[in-house]
Amino acid sequence: MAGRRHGGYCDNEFRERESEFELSRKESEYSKERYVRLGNGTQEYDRDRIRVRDLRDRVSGGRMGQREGMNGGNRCSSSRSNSGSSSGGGGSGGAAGPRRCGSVGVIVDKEPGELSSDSGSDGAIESESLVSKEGDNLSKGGENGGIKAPVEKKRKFSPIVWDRDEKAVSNPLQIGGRNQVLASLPPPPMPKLQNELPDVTEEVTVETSPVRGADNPKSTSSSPIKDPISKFSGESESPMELLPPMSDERQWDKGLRSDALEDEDYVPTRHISSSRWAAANSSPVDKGEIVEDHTMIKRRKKLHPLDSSDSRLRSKSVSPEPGSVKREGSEGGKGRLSASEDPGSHLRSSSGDEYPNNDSERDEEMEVDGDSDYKDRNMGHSDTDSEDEDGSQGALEPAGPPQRCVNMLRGCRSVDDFERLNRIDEGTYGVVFRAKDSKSGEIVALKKVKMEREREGFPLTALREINILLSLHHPSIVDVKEVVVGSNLDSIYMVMEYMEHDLKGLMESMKQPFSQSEVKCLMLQLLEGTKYLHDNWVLHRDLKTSNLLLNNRGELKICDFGLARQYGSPLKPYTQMVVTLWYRAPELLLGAQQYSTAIDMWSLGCIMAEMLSKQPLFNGTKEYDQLDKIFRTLGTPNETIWPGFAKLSKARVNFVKHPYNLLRKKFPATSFTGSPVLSDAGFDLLNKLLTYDPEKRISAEAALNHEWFREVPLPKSKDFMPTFPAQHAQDRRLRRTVKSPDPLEEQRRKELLQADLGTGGLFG
Ligand SMILES: Nc1ncnc2c1ncn2[C@@H]1O[C@H](COP(=O)(O)OP(=O)(O)OP(=O)(O)O)[C@@H](O)[C@H]1O
Repeated sequence: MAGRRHGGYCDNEFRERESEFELSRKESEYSKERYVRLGNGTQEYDRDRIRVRDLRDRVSGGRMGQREGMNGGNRCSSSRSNSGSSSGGGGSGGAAGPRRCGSVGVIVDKEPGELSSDSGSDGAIESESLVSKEGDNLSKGGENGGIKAPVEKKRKFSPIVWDRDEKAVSNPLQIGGRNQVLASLPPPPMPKLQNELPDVTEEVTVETSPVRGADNPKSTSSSPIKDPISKFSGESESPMELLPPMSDERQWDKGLRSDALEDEDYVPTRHISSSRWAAANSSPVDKGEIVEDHTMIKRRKKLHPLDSSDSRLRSKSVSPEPGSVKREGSEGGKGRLSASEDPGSHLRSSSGDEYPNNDSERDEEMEVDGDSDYKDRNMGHSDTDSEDEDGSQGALEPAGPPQRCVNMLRGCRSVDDFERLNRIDEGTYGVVFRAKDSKSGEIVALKKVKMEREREGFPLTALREINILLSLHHPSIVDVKEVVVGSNLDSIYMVMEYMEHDLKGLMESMKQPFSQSEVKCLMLQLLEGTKYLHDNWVLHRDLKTSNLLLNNRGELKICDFGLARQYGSPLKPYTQMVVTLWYRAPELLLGAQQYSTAIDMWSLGCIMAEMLSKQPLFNGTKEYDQLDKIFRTLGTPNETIWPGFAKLSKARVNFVKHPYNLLRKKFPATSFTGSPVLSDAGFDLLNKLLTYDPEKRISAEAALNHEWFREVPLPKSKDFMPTFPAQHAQDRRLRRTVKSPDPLEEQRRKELLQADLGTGGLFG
């Protein structure tokens, strides 16, 4: 039964995957209207389902391949500007950069609580002068001279540029001018999807797939983000292949197809799912993007008829020898999925060969972002396509059993292989347990995906998180080792490295705040992780202290990617309902729908301040209160310091004018009152992180190069970071609720629900 359901699901998914190439703006717009019109949960579910498929594409697409070179775009220009100002202590630096940095060299930071001998000229109170400095920081044309206008700052090579641009193009063969643009872009790697497409006429193996690349995130020839699929055995062990079938598949499918048929004549061109697979080693003009594009479309055309009966074909096209099918980028996970490891016999027995042709469909099933693209891509498939190419279908020989599906299941362990020790915490989307791997004895964290809204299908947030975390590999990003399933295939668990603490809980239990050198150590790691995300076009969108994990080796890791998404340039409207209120950037609070990495940087500013003081910097209870708290501390922004501020939808409110920036009062250079002290350089960094204008806000890269990290006290080595009693025996949620109830939790839940269900949705 499960197998049948699964199989049916896969059929649909495969069709949807094919339809991905049939995207159109029309569809997207139609879809939006449709959801607005219908505005009910079912339709939202449909959209989520669509997103899921896009999510899959984009994440599993080894998106990082060509990005390194791209990061010199807007953020980098901004970064350079900021960096130059801060590290150089001159130039047109950021907030009071030139002046303050000039004295940085003689500043000797004191640990919190200690008196500083270098009272310096900043003094403890600098209300007006600080305002002036802030004003300098925010309004000086010179210091932001390197920052281009918003449009110009967009990364030119974002895959999503293609995504957007091509939507306006109705025929890939007539894109004309776009060729020139695309010719300057890194060539799109063959989507992994292509490797699976049952096109017997074309080579399906792409040797240069960035997914196969090394771990070096800098390398344009190898994606820093490994193929999530590679975590699983065989050629198609996508984590998402483990997903239980959606309950209302038919309804969803039906709706999409009817939409798709309306845009049948539209032939999409390149979009992110294809472009990000560009062969990383190829030059931008190499191979020709358009040729690639056409080829892909051609393939899709051929493949469509296979939608409904593709298991044979897929097996054949991917590998003529069932069982020996090897998929690009899959080797990495082989060890994990070796037969000896296969504890999933119960899964096989319940499914086995009854899981046909689902792997490649599911490969396409998830996208981190895409918004309308989700709809486009998935609506694009049509039954018509399936019907018009019987010939090709017939030309393909029946293949063997759907090995990949079987492999996938073999590779997926059961949660029964873990001994549950205790519950650690429960978040909005998951319950986290401490557990022990019965085989290896390793202590891990198991995050069980909440299926409370199971009727709506597998939670989108979980799909995002699984895909992104399986794709990301960085010391400052929590490592997801594998995905395991419950015995009945009705629950999914992420197996993560276990971290003894989260920053929020830890700080609550600490009597003294972290010292400056400890904060530097933690901030460096946080910035490294954030830079890695941004370099890889991922916005975390929920950076906060409870999403920063610490272990007793002094390591900090970012977790909870449920709200994370890919972003591109030019930016698309996204929901503002992201980022927990206390850490939410002013542009979000003021209604900006287009935002970028700067929102994460603001969160980092709030986190840095919180680490120094052990208190949240802006602990508003509602959006307005949050803004008020920010304005009281940093001064009320205006068009001078933040061009475009007045145009933000929620900026029309007559906010009380707070003329002064009082941040320095909270973090003086010296203190006799126990306030956390911060050197000029440290304050400069904090000020730059908390810069109102997102265009001027410092980037992760620039922040990493900031002077503060080079002055004494130097960042503490991880090895010398203090250890804390393990909290694993405690339920962090319980502890937190008792000690520090989070007044935002309920609000956040509502917001997220609203965002999930709203027309804009999480993806705007
Ligand atoms: N790998 C891990 N090791 C130890 N504890 C973890 C791990 N991952 C998560 N936790 C704990 O579980 C909590 C909730 O995890 P997470 O934030 O991923 O869940 P969530 O449902 O997405 O939460 P949120 O409500 O913030 O969205 C974290 O704050 C942390 O305390």
